Amino acid sequence: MKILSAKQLKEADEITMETEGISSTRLMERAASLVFNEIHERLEGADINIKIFCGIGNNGGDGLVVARLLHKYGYKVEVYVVNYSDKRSDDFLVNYDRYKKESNSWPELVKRKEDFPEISPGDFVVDAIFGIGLNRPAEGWLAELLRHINQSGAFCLAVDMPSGLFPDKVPTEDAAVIKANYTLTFQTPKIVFYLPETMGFAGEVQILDIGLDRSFLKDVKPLAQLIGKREARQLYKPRNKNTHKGDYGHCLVVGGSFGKIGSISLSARASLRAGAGLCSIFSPSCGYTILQTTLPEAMVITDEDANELTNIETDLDPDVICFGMGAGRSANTVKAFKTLLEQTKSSMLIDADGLNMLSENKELLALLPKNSVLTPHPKELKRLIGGWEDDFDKMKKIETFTKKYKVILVLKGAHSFVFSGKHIYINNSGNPGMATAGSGDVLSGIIAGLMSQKYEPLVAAILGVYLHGLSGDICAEKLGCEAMLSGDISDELGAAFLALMKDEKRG
Ligand SMILES: NC(=O)C1=CN([C@@H]2O[C@H](COP(=O)(O)OP(=O)(O)OC[C@H]3O[C@@H](n4cnc5c(N)ncnc54)[C@H](O)[C@@H]3O)[C@@H](O)[C@H]2O)[C@@H](O)CC1
Ligand SMILES: Nc1ncnc2c1ncn2[C@@H]1O[C@H](COP(=O)(O)OP(=O)(O)O)[C@@H](O)[C@H]1O
Ligand SMILES: [K+]
Repeated sequence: MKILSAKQLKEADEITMETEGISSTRLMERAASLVFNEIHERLEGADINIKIFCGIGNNGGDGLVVARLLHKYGYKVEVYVVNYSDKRSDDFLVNYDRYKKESNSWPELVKRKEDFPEISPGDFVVDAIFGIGLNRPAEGWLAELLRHINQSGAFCLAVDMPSGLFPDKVPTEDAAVIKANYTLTFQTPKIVFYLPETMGFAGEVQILDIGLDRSFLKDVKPLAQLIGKREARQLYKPRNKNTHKGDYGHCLVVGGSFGKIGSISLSARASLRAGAGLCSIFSPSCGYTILQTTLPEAMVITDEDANELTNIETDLDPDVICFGMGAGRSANTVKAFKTLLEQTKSSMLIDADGLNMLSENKELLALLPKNSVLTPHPKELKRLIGGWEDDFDKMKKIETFTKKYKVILVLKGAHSFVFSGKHIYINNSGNPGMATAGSGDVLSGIIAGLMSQKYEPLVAAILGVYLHGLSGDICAEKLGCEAMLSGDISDELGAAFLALMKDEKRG
């Protein structure tokens, strides 16, 4: 699903009104009615106090439509107009009058601190103060109101965006921003819902299709793509019957050092679970017995050194080399890595210490085969590209880096981002149970396993990240977040492939 900027969304609104010949008031009614439906479906007429805070722009207009409909269905609604300026939008005014007329009541005006209502933890708050129109931080009593709502402990549902959160900028640390439990957002998700610095404000996000112009949405170049099941499924290539293991490629996993052989075992196992036809592992010789015992499906070749990689020589011709997990970064290993980079004809995936060696020996970056996949977590990224001001600056710097070295970069996190140099893909599967030792090793194995099956490196990265998260979600359902191990994530890959292709039950 495309993620658009506020500007593009406003353009989509305009084009929709023009092509459908509908007014902005009608469009607002359509959008806000969907918000009402979602609330009504969940509350089922519950006898609770609903407090709706409406700004004086179109987000406030949405809030007034929701208020009117809730009132009509017999809910206990109190409406507060947050009067931060006199410039009320036309559609706000239309809906302000309709609310007053149909409910036979006047919303309360909030103009200063003394006007703040008491909010109990049992209340249900609807935040319709600011949407995508926020263009400066909330200040003075307005900022205090946002904090007052946050401190109430009440459940807070944000309409379109949590108020105080910019659609395209990170707020300063002391800025007042609504911390919503749930956000119902219009048409497309906003990028700030997925960035580490801002994702905490939106809570759970649900996207409402308000029917904006299809052809505009199809043609517009997005800020990023959100990868869910529908998108991932389109990338999957089913197998032909008339094939053999050679058709699914040979994955060579290279890494490990004394005490860290488990990491390559995890990656190798994941590459086979992801479908690699063959898997070989190259490790220091201390890994031999461990690997042959823990993973009989893989072939093992060892370095002449017992404890670290010193000379990565094989007569294999693998389709992909998955390099770096547990490798350490001794001078000998750096030398061996350099020679491997100079000589290899295979595609490469670089993870963990492989990335750290690149950071400490920047001249190696120029040796990376084109379209190599790099899979840093944020600390490894910092070593690789240097620091950044905020998440937007970080994305720009990654874009420059991927273009310069012609690589694909997977930035791991609660939502992992895949950067191709041209586009950004944001993963929407996974859960905090995946924050467990070795989870990244499993990811590198999955992506390499897909690359060995001749998925394009970019496709392998996007699909691999999605499947890794989906396996994690299946694990979390069975074991809970605390108990799951990274090996469990690997072992649920089969269930993840099956779930990927299974249709959801309708209704
Ligand atoms: N046809 C449309 O344009 C539709 C718009 N919709 C709603 O409209 C919203 C956008 O509405 P608006 O563009 O009116 O913007 P908002 O309602 O988000 O904000 C209202 C106005 O407040 C002012 N403002 C911004 N930051 C401020 C601050 N810190 N302190 C004081 N004033 C500030 C700005 O001038 C801004 O235009 C969307 O988020 C969505 O909820 C929906 O009804 C769908 C259709
Ligand atoms: N809260 C979370 N939600 C979803 N995925 C997560 C979360 N925390 C971690 N992950 C995923 O788990 C993996 C952790 O990788 P990494 O930090 O390299 O772990 P390790 O070094 O232990 O292998 C990444 O793929 C990351 O996206
Ligand atoms: K809002």
